[in-house]
Amino acid sequence: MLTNITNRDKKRERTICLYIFCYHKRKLKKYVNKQMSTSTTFCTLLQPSCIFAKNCRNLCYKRSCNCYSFSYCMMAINTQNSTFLPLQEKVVHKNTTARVIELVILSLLVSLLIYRIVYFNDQGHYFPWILALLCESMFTFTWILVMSTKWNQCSTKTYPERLLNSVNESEFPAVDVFVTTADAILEPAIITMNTVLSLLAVDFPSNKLSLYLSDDGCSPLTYYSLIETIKFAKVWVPFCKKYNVQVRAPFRYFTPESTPLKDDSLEFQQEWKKMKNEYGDLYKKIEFASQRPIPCDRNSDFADFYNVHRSDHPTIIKIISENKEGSPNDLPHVIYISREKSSKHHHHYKAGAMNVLTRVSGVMTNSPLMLNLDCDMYANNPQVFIHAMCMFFSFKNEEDAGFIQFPQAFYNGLKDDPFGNQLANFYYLANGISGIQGTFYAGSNCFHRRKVIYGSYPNDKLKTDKKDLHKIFGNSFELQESAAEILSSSNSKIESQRRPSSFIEAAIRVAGCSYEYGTMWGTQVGWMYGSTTEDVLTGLTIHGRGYRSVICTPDPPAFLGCAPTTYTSANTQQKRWAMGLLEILFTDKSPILLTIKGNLWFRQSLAYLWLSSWAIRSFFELIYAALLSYCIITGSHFLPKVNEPAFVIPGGIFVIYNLYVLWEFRRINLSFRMWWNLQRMGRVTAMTAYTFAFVTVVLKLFGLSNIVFEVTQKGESNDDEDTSGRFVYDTSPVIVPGVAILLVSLTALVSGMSRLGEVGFGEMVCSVWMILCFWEYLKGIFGNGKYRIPTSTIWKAGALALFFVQLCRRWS
Ligand SMILES: O=c1ccn([C@@H]2O[C@H](COP(=O)(O)OP(=O)(O)O[C@H]3O[C@H](CO)[C@@H](O)[C@H](O)[C@H]3O)[C@@H](O)[C@H]2O)c(=O)[nH]1
Ligand SMILES: [Mn+2]
Repeated sequence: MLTNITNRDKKRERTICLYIFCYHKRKLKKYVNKQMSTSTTFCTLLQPSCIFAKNCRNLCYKRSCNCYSFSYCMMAINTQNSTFLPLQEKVVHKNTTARVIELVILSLLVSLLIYRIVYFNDQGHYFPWILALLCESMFTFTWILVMSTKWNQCSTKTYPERLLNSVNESEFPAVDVFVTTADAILEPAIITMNTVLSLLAVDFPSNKLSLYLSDDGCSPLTYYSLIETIKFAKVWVPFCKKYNVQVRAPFRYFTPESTPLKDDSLEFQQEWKKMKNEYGDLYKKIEFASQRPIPCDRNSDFADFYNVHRSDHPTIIKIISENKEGSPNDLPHVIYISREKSSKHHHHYKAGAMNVLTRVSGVMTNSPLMLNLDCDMYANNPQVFIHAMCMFFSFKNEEDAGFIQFPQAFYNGLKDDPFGNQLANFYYLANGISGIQGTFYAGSNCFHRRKVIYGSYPNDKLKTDKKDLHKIFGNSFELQESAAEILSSSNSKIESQRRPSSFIEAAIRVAGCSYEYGTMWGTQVGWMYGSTTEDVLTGLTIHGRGYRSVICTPDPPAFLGCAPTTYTSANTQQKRWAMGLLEILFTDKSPILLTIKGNLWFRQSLAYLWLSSWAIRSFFELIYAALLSYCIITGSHFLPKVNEPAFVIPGGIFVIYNLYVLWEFRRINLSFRMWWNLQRMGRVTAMTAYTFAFVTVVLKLFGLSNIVFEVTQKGESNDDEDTSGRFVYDTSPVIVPGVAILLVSLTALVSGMSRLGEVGFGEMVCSVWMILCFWEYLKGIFGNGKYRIPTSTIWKAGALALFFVQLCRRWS
């Protein structure tokens, strides 16, 4: 790419690196401004041999300083020569105000702990005092984790328009794209098919693209829909490319209101109408097929689906489309896979599906890069592959970009996020972790290097003996061969010239449900088993080997998916996440172990610790909330009284923290309403879904419970318009603790009202705040029809609440 580097350049580059190495930040800036062209643009110069470069990189990482953009042995150049322009840049965000406020909050939290210890003997309520100390220690610890994670804010910017100036399209590495679906009802086929269409139509040479659809539902409907979709894709993809359509998922492109613009050419208008009709036909076909069982006659194409049960059937692999000539203008390879399932073998949910996809594609196309997507995550930006290539080509050192993650964003987000599940508040955490070892793997929208997924360590050339490959990858000869190829060669060299159809038998073998026995799939290679958030666990393992990761945030957003739109499905998802994240702490890949034994950075480990402790923290939140009511009911107290000077400590934390979060929200243009919703749902979810997750994981550790991956509903719920964003409840026990704590708080408040002189002011205020947070539940208790919390739930919660109140009375 950077061919015309002269010796003088090289020398200069060394000088700079030496300079960075010796003098660091401020002086360097001066030097750059003085010596280099005024347009101080830097390019990533690839001189791995340069020892100064290496040292300087390490230094920059350690300090996470502003000279971050020099991390790759940088060199200042003139903007005129675009060959030398960087393909991506790290942008460091200034963060001083936030840091100051965070430190203030931290010092208040620490003061509170000190207050508890110093005044321990001077008050008469030892029991609440100790509990409070415990909870507050936990909150302080959490705050330290959050602060450490958010401390260095940065993001990256990619320049796709520069890519083709420095890299020839023929040098692009091939990419295997994986889409997973598991249930044709919860995940309507039309949504999955739109994801497929958007991917087939991206701006990328199609002979370097292969698409694999994994169907854990073993549904003939999905297979049928895929066949029909590929027929449509033959006209849709050329249309998108010819007119440079921006949104290439037809269901988002053809909204009922959309029409071509008047000043579009006549030809375009005609083709547009034709395309809209064709998509309409496809939609109707799939809709029609979904309403009745698909006949799977023994001698039809659907024979493989004859009499299958989704959890007990042989492997089905079908090649729907094959680009035989390897032409960049044909459709990519499209392959349908439904892996073997049997009740005797654990299938490991999505992680299992991903490993089958990895192996099947390893045998069939063996592309060095893999992109994986949930079935609802369509490519919203047709240039996403180009953005990914910018990252790929600018990080020549694999260690620096173990995987390339695009953020999870949603197209159907309800206004102001009433259920608090759209992850908008992750903005600062995501930017913070980018400033450490790199973003978490989020399960979808991520480009992985096959080599890294195969368990390689940074910079290690194939150390494994070829004879040992079967112990790692299993006894498929084809897979061993292809894995050896990946592990030994440099990434972009591998060209996918294979024809999938010649490897069907080998592929069926590696998709079998007993294939993994005695191999390292799920423990050392592939997607990791042992947690329902296999994504975070897998990313953690990669970071643990010393890789960094990068986040790429193009505009418009790269991929968009469905966020749950009902309260119950949002709850299911939150519960599954909290469970899976907590499970991670109890695996042999827990962040603490990986820092001690592996190469996980210390602060990265703190970030993982924050993430995996959601459920534990919720337990402490629940205790704290119960403590409030306990104190009011029994007339004791654990917060300082208003007339005590120490009152400013909790008061200060409460006010400053809430204002701080509100300020953060306003800075990224989120509404006041959104802030309130997220802060209130933070409390509600902690005391419902997360508490439930905590209990489930504890039970699992004692072998008393099983954890399953419950798939979330995609697409619009069937309900009518006016339920949108409103709380509709089912009989699931998840919300029982939430309702119980609300009832307890109400009881406490009422009993406190009658004895205002006796009870603490702080406790009363907090109780009122709690009730405001649970306002929706309060409406649910008195609501009507589907907006009412089921009576059985209220009874259960009532019994719990009564029990608690009686306990309080007895202990007081
Ligand atoms: O047995 C299974 C279960 C699920 N899936 C697929 O897994 C994906 C994610 O499932 P979903 O119900 O959408 O879960 P979410 O909570 O929305 O997913 C987020 O959280 C998951 C667990 O952390 C990650 O795997 C996902 O990538 C991430 O988007 C979907 O494509 C499913 O089809 C399977 O293939 N097989
Ligand atoms: Mn999802």
